[in-house]
Amino acid sequence: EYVWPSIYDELEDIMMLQSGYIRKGFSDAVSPCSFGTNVEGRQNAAEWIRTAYHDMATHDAAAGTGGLDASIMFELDRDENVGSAFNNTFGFLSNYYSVRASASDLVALAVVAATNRCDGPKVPFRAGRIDATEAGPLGVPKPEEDLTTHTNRFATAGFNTSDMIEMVACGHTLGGVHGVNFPQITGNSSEGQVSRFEGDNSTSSAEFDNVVVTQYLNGTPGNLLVLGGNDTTNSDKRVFGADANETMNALADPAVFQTKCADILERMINSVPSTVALTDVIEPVEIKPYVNTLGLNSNGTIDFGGRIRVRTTAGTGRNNNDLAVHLTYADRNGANASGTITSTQATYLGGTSSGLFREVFSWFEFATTLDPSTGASKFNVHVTTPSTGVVETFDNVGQGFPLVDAVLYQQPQSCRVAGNLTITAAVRKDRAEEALTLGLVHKVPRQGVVIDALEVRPVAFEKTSVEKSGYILFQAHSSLSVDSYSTTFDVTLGEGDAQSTIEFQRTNVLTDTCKSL
Ligand code: HEM
Repeated sequence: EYVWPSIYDELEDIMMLQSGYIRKGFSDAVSPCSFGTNVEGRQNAAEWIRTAYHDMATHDAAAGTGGLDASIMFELDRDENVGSAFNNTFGFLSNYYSVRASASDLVALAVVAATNRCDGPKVPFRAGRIDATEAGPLGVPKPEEDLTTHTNRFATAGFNTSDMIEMVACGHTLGGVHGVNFPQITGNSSEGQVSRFEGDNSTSSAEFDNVVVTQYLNGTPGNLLVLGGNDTTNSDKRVFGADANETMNALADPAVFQTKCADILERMINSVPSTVALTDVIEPVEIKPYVNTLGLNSNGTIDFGGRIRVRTTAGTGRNNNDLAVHLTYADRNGANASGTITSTQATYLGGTSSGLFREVFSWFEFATTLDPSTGASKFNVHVTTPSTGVVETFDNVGQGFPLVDAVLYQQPQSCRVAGNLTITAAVRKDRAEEALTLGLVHKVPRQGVVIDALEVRPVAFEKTSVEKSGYILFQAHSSLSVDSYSTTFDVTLGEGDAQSTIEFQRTNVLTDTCKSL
């Protein structure tokens, strides 16, 4: 069961906030399915799925090595990984990459998003993939290789003959063969030339459908890996026919195609090294709080503000036009505080966001002040349907949504002036002698690799002379290279069980002035 906060909240956001009031826009690059960032011949959705496959292809299931680990970003000088698709994919994904979203999880999510935006089946998404730090073994299938080589390669990765047929058919429903990459197959090496698997005059290649199957069974021209002029490179012909068409005949039923593709693509993205433990399937969170502000203000009280995201997808029984949200909270010692914190339904862009799989969410904004002498430790969220008076209470699996008030992040007192970062935190006096550390993530560029390495470098905070409302201000200073101007950090107070952490804060919201309190 979901408990807030989760280190996978960021990935859930990337999945669920595609458009509207708050948006991550991850699927922008695959909407519509044919979209190719206005580069002739390019189709981002196809590139994303091909990238995931090439990364996974060298998985060794028995040895527990390789698989979806983003090792492909180190393998782009190989002729088995020809084309700009991989760097284009990582170039886009790098916008979402962080300590909370590994490149390999993003590649997996890219398959889920591309399939969804191409009207394909829902591919369940699990998180937890760990990125490789170097290249893996060779062995991505090439079209000129024979069937035994391909069958063996898939078998090593844990896929039998019909799995192989399904995976290739499900991949080759999008995109095609590009002249710049395979002129020997298309017979035309010009920039932007593409021979789509499902035929050049059809919109089918921008739709997750089974035309690639029916056209193979009917002998309809289109796929140059089936009916290409040189039989040596007709790898789809050999693969599709590997079990005397038994699998392809089954895939000729559109519903079967969708079901089988959901299953085989899920298995493809879940082929990971044995050292990786994937999470449960990431499902949309019903009620998700976003605390944007919890810090001392100049009046000496604590500003507490943020948003509550309420799932209003069809079937939830919640109606965006008939909802109200308020919070109740407990003080530092766990005693219920009197009064409630009201919220206002957001209005910008309708106050709603939508995500993959037709998920819809309504947003409520709150901003209040708390008494620093009593503080806050947790809150509950109450969702009311005004027309009926029915109230649903969400208490985060019985424990309340936790708040940390022993250490407060003072964003207005933090700043970045060129490469000099200052982070200010307020520590409650009773804990002011404990260690306070800034865990700053540095982005370290790697030669020839689009995705930077991430290194957390701790910095000790220093006490300042400023005190207010029972808190003492501390500051941490660090230099940042240009690559790391937009990065993330944690602030950790104390050790062990008594540790209090403010997690995953972003530097990109900082101004160049550290205000005084
Ligand atoms: C025997 C195995 C396979 C071989 C030999 C093979 C071969 C190829 C070749 C030669 C291309 C043309 C690439 C280009 O010109 O840029 C291609 C494209 C593509 N492949 Fe495969 N493939 C195989 C399996 C798969 C699998 C399992 C998937 C995914 C599930 C997949 C997904 C794609 C996609 C989406 C494209 C289109 C890329 C684009 O239009 O940019 N392939 N494949």
